[in-house]
Amino acid sequence: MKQHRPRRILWSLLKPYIRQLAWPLIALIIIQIAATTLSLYTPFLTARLVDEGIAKADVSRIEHLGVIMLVLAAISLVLSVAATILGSRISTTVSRGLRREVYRRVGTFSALDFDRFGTGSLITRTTNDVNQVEQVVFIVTTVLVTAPIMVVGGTVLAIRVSAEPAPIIVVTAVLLAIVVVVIVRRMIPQYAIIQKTIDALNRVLREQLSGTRIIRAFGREHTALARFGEQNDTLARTSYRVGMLQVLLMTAIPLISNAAAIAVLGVGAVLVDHGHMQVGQVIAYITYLSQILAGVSVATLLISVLPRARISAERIREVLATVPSIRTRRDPISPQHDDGIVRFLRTSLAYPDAQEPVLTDVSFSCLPGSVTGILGGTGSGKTTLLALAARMIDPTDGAVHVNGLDLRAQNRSEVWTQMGVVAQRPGLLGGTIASNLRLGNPDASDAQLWEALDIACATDFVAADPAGLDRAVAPGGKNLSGGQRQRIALARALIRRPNIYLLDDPFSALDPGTERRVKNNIAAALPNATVIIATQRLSSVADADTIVVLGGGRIVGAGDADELADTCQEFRELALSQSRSR
Ligand SMILES: Nc1ncnc2c1ncn2[C@@H]1O[C@H](COP(=O)(O)OP(=O)(O)OP(=O)(O)O)[C@@H](O)[C@H]1O
Repeated sequence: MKQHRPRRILWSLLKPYIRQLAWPLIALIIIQIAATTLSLYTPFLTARLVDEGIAKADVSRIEHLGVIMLVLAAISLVLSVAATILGSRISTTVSRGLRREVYRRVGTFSALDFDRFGTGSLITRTTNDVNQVEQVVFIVTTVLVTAPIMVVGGTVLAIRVSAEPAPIIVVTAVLLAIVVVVIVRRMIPQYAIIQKTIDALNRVLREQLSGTRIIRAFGREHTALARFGEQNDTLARTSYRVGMLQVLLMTAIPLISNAAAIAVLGVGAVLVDHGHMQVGQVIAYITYLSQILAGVSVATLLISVLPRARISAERIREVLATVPSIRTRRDPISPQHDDGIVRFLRTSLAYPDAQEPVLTDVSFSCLPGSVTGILGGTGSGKTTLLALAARMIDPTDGAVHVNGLDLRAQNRSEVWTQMGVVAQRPGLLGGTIASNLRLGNPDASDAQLWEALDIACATDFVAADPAGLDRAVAPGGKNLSGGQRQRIALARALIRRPNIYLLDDPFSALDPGTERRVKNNIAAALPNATVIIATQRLSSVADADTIVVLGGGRIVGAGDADELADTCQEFRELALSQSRSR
């Protein structure tokens, strides 16, 4: 996306929708022109009603003009309703489109891109910021044509009635414009604070809702409340400040308008006295004045919401302009074969803004028909290594090859179809056991689901529930135990029967007996697969064909458990500390 100056960002965001909504927009403009012309014609009729009907006690004239005014008022009402409906349709179409664009773009983000914005901010941008833009589109579409016609047409018609009080109109309009600009300029910085505070509030709220149990367990409700309260207070304070400025605006506008009406009445009275104007014309003049000032007022309303929408547009554009840090090449290459070999070639990774690389110069291969254990203390880079193998992140140096080809050259979606992944946090979605398992393969039959559950030793607890595969799963799998969640995640990875398995601490919540049974099942069911298990528990990978030991971001040992016991100091220390703690 091109770089735009802040003022043009809103326009650049909306431009694509103008072509899409050309017809509703044209219809809206025509309706608005018709409605405004009618409303400008009404004071003219009022003047005639007073001067030709009431002043001369001509009842038939009063009736005649009264009926015309009634019909025009009815038509004007219908047109206004139609304009509002069209304006709503246009603004909601735009907001729906923007939400979809943001959602799609976020869907292409890598883990690092997510970290850059934070979930709370992405939610605010997709909802609140889009709403601000929707609001401004609604106001623009409903006043864009009306306001200038009312101001210009009203002024011309008023001058036609009498030129003498015209300076009052000019002075009032200029005064109004100055007051509005001064007040709105003070609002703009407050709007930026409001959007940022909503982000922060969302973040704090999400963190605290998902961590309620921990917060309670550690008796930290007060700290949590204080953090929430701080953001909540800032939001309330800033909104109050904006509210006060709005009150000032809403008071200043009628005050200036009424002062102008009184001035017109005064001048009008003198002119009527001297026979330069008729009473009806003074009434018409005041009506024109109120229409002109209404035009100025709606324009000011637009001016007061525009800055906030601009800030929101900039926040939406930031998301849309983010180039995902991981992308599939335009001309991805498919590997010649799918041997399932995963090879790290002098792979290094440093997270953005980190002082030290997490992994440095890591080289090893994981072969089909074998289990590779990645063993290391907490924070040693095991999860990062698996993320590299699944191309959730790209190495900062070196490469990762899968099926004999650099992952960066391949189509990511194609690579993923060949991988079964179990993340450290199993990540179950709200739905049922079956719907979670079918994420792995939407076409899997019930028999295939049970087969996968069998391998993951999950059949017992799923079958124990009368609903079986249709047992409800709460978002995050909150209604399941940690071990149950892990086994469902494992079964989900098995459903598609890929040839590469990336398992991040997949047995951490299982008792040793169940862990052994699951491992035996995997070995029997997947004799030709490439299985990589990252863990800090030696028992989980003690029987692996190869164990790669990580320490300080480098490989400090590789081999089977017996070889490592002889050659690797870190391995011996790990084994010793874990045998002691048992
Ligand atoms: N998204 C990230 N941004 C910045 N630093 C990160 C990110 N993810 C991980 N790290 C850092 O990288 C290091 C390795 O993390 P990683 O999760 O790979 O370790 P691990 O060996 O899997 O640890 P554990 O066994 O505790 O899960 C840690 O110091 C962590 O703070």
